[in-house]
Amino acid sequence: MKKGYRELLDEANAEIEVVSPEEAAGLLDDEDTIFVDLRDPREVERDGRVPGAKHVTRGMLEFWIDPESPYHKPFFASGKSFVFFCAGGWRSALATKTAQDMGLSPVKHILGGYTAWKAAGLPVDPGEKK
Ligand SMILES: O=S(=O)([O-])[S-]
Repeated sequence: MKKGYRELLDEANAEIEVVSPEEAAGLLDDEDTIFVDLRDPREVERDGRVPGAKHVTRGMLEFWIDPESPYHKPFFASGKSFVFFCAGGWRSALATKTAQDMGLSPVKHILGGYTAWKAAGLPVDPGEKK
């Protein structure tokens, strides 16, 4: 590997803002903060969701953020703050770095992701765990 996942994660985490699940939970009712769930649809269905979070597949992220893109989603141009998360904090680290590089600001991600969120007993809309 020219650059492995660990190096990519280290580089991303050195440049982005990381918050604990508890810190992020303090923003849940903040109307100026949008939570962005980057997990795959099957994970969301199975494991549940953070109430009010927008689901964005990582594959479409750049195209939803960029206002020039035909796939742009206006909530990304709302001027609000963004809290990204995935299941464990890896995908969200890379996605947050990409979003930040694109100019989305402010954006941060949740350390340990949805797994840590649930383990901390924070609010969830339950999934259909099979
Ligand atoms: O990307 S991940 O931390 O959810 S495996």
